[in-house]
Amino acid sequence: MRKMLSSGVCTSTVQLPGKVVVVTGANTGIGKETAKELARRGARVYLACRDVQKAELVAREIQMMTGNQQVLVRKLDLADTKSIRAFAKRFLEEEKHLHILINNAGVMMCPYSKTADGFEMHIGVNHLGHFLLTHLLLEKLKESAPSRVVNVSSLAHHLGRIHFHNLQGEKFYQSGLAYCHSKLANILFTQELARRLKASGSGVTVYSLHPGTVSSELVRHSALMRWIWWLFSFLIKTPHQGAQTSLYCALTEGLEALSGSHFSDCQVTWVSAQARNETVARRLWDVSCDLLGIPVD
Ligand SMILES: NC(=O)C1=CN([C@@H]2O[C@H](COP(=O)(O)OP(=O)(O)OC[C@H]3O[C@@H](n4cnc5c(N)ncnc54)[C@H](OP(=O)(O)O)[C@@H]3O)[C@@H](O)[C@H]2O)C=CC1
Ligand SMILES: CC1=C(/C=C/C(C)=C/C=C/C(C)=C/C=O)C(C)(C)CCC1
Repeated sequence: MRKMLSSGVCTSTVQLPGKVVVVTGANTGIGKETAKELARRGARVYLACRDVQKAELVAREIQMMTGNQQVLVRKLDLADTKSIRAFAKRFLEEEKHLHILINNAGVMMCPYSKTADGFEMHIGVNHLGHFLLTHLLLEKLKESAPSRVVNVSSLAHHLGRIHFHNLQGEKFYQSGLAYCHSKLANILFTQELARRLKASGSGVTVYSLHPGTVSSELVRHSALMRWIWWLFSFLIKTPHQGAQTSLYCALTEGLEALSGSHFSDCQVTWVSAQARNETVARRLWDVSCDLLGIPVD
C-alpha cells in the first residue's frame, strides 16, 4: 500500500549549471524539497516566499547541503498583487533568464478570508496569484526558451467546479471545495497557457501535476485533515517523495510534446471532464485577466 501511494521517482540526470529557477512557497514541504534538488543540480534557485526570515534559514540549509551558494530568497506574497508585481520587477531587473518557474505555493481549507485585493483566499493565492506571476515573467521565459512552467495542482481538482457567478465564494463558501475549485483552476490555466504558447511557437512548455498525498504543513487549517495525516503518516509520501513529479516535469528531456498535460507519480494522468473543458478554460483566462487588470488578448 505504501509503495503504491509513494511511487514515482524522477530519474532524470539533467544538470542545471547556468540555469535560473523560481520556486514559489519554497520554505517548506514540497517546494523546499523541489528547490533543494534543483540547487543540487547546479541551478541558481530563487526561493519566492512570503516569510523571508523562514526562507533565509532554508536557503542557508540548502546551501550547506548542496554546496550551491546560488540559493536566493525573495519576498513574494501571492495574496497581494503589489507584492507579486514588486517580486517580478526586481527579478526582471536582476536576471537575464528564467528557465524554470515552479508555481508550487498553496493554501488549503482556510476559513473564509480575502487577499489584499479582495479575492477569496484559495482562488486568490492558488490561482490568481500564480496567474499574475506567470504573466509578468512570461517574456523572460520566452527569451530563455526552451523553458518550462510547472503548476502544482491536485487530485482534489476532481471535486472542483468553476462557478463564474461565485468565483469569490461570496454566495456560497465551503473551505474544502474552495481548495478543489482553485486546483481545478490550476489545470485549466495550464491547458490554456499551453495552447497559447504552442500557437505562438514560443518554446515555453507548461505542465500541471498532482504530487501525491504528502506529509506537509498544507493541513494546518483543518484539525480533521491533521488527524487523518497523523493516522496515515506511515502511508503518505514524504516531502522528498512529493517533489518527484514536480522535478520530473521540470527536468525530463523530451517532454515538450506533452505541454498542457497533467502528471501524477511521474506519469501523464487523466483529469476530470471540467478540467478538459476548453470553453471554461478560455473564459477563466479572460475573467482572470479582468480581475487582475491584465489586457485580454
Ligand atoms: N500535501 C499534499 O498532500 C498535497 C499538496 N498539493 C499541493 O502542493 C503544493 C505545496 O503544498 P505543500 O508543500 O504540501 O504545503 P505546505 O503548506 O507545506 O507549503 C505551502 C507553501 O506555500 C506557501 N504559501 C502559502 N500562502 C502563500 C502566499 N500567500 N504567498 C506565498 N507563499 C504562500 C507557504 O508559505 P508559509 O510557510 O509562509 O505559509 C508554504 O511555503 C500546494 O500547491 C498544494 O496545493 C497537492 C496535493 C496534495
Ligand atoms: C482515507 C485514506 C487516505 C486519505 C487521503 C486523503 C484524505 C487525501 C487528501 C488529499 C488532499 C487534500 C490533497 C490535497 O491537494 C490516505 C492517507 C491516502 C491513506 C489511505 C486511506
